[in-house]
Amino acid sequence: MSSFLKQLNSVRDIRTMTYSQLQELAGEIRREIISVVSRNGGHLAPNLGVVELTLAIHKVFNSPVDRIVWDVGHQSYVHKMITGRRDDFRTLRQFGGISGFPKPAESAHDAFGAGHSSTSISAALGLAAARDLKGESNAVVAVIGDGAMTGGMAFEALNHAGHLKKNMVVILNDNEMSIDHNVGAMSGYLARLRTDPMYTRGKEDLEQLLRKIPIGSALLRLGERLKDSLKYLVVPGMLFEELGFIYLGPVDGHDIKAMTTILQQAKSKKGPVLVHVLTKKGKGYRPAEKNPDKFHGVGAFYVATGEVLEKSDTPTYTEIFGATLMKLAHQDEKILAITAAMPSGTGLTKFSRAFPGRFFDVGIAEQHAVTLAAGLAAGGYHPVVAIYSTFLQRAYDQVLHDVCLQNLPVTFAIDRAGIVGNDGASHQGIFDLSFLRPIPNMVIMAPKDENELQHMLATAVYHQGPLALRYPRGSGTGCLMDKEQKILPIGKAEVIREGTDATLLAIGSMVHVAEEAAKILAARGVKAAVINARFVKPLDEKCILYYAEMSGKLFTLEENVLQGGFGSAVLELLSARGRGGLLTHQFGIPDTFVEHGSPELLLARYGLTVEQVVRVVGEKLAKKNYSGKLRLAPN
Ligand SMILES: Cc1ncc(C[n+]2csc(CCOP(=O)(O)OP(=O)(O)O)c2C)c(N)n1
Ligand SMILES: CC(=O)[C@@H](O)[C@H](O)COP(=O)(O)O
Ligand SMILES: [Mg+2]
Repeated sequence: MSSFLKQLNSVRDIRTMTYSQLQELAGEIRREIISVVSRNGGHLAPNLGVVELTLAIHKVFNSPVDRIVWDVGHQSYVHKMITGRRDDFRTLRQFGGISGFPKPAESAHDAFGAGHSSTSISAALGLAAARDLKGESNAVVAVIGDGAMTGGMAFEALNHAGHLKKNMVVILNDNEMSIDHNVGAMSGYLARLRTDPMYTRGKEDLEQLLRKIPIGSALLRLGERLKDSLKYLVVPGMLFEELGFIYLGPVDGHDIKAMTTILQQAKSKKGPVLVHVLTKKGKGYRPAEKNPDKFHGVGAFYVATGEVLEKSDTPTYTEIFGATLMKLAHQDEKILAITAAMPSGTGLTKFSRAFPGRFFDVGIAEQHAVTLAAGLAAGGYHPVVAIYSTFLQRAYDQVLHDVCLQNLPVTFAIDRAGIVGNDGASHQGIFDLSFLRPIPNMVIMAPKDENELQHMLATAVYHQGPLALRYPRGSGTGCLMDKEQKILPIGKAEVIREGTDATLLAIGSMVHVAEEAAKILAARGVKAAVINARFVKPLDEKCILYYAEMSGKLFTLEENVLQGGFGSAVLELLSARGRGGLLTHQFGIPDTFVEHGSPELLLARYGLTVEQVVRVVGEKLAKKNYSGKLRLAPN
């Protein structure tokens, strides 16, 4: 580690450093971030873009007394390094190491936890209101990106903050990028603020100019209105000003001195202030500057070339989803695709190019995405909302009230379902089965492999109601792919292996685990049936009851929390049919937030590996005095 960074004992040191020292420190921080992220993976480009901004913030504001709230929090690495986590930084995103997102439990400098987008202004306003209630005087700062600013919550919070008039500073980090290119009218407005000289003239100059416009008494009202109109034309940041914010900027986000000056100004103002900062995503690392989307979040890579280290030849579930949707869309023009700011993450980039008129990127606006889909469905189309499991949480009422209550044909292609790994607690997709299952009209399915995914997607887009299809992050199983997609019967499970000693009833990614476990059990003389449930809702009741009763021992396996999930659904079924006395065991995630770490490690931690399933099944079957076995004929 080089010198300034090494000597940094406390964040207070930032305040005494000269601008040229800070500039050198910025270079050292960049090198350290590139080095650690090249090994551990992480959000490289967002962090390289905010090095100088973060130093300027900590030069002006006195954290942790002053409260700094990072939106999404994927750009908080510099903040972490200079607020006491420099030496732990090499453990970034590793199990037991520091998180890739702000975590109050990790440091008092992390004023508010995050991971999901567009929460910072609400949280900062809450902190500001709490401060005032307590009669304290610290500053509160929200740092929000131009992508996060497209989220509805950000607008709700601006609206409320402009009304409450609390002292707070919102720093808008505008790099013209979300993960992919930023979209929407707000993005267009920011572009005009950046580039149109009329917008960027000194605000004081303009107000002086306006004051000089003579207004005779007869023309007073007209004159005032004319002034207002002129103000709209020429005052920078008028939109924010109208919402009750003082707008400052735009300022070069790589010029520490310029930012320090403007942040000091912002700090001294009364009421809410918005500082518009212009940064370059990926700044200082050529591959990331060239491809900020690829280096937004990246796995381990070669620093010299930017080439990603671990490349799998097996296509990902995401890729299979994207390719299949393209095929289906060629056959049926009613099929549309929607993403909330994740076209590449959800595999829709090719679709967006092939069918630009049938593709909607709504920005980071999951609620709007779902209700937009409901509207399109009501208008006669079949929209596919491609969304990460964790982000669908944002749109719960829209799924319930706008889609399911009206029984509209919308497919939810739920990517990143299950454990996602190093992004950690905010991003694990382990709740969707539980939160979707209680909603009437919803069909829920999960494929055992990528071949089944293509059939399920075909099934989904021809289903005349809401349907959720969940699949995991990363590579598929490498199975053979059928040439044509088949329509699967709704609510029908697949019997993969017969066996009378126990039944392993699995869903999605856990089917493969059940199959492997059954092979090992067979070698030990235990004959376990393996059922691929395919559907969480509706369950294949006949099949489940038959196999459960035949073996008398039913094991469910799912990559979801146990509370309210697949296993719960099966237990409800057994109880409703008076079969509550069978031996049952549920494999799944316990009632906890799953921290960051590699998926393999986390699955093992929660007992979801082949070996652990074999062990637990063996132990349960070895239990003496168990007499739950009943034999019924299938009907
Ligand atoms: C609710 C929600 N939806 C989607 C995401 C995924 N996501 C993370 S960062 C990001 C882009 C954020 O863009 P911006 O705020 O401009 O930050 P930048 O990366 O450009 O610094 C997106 C879409 C998320 N974290 N939360
Ligand atoms: C910060 C954020 O929410 C995204 O960048 C997320 O980390 C992407 O995850 P994937 O790597 O699974 O696409
Ligand atoms: Mg951005």
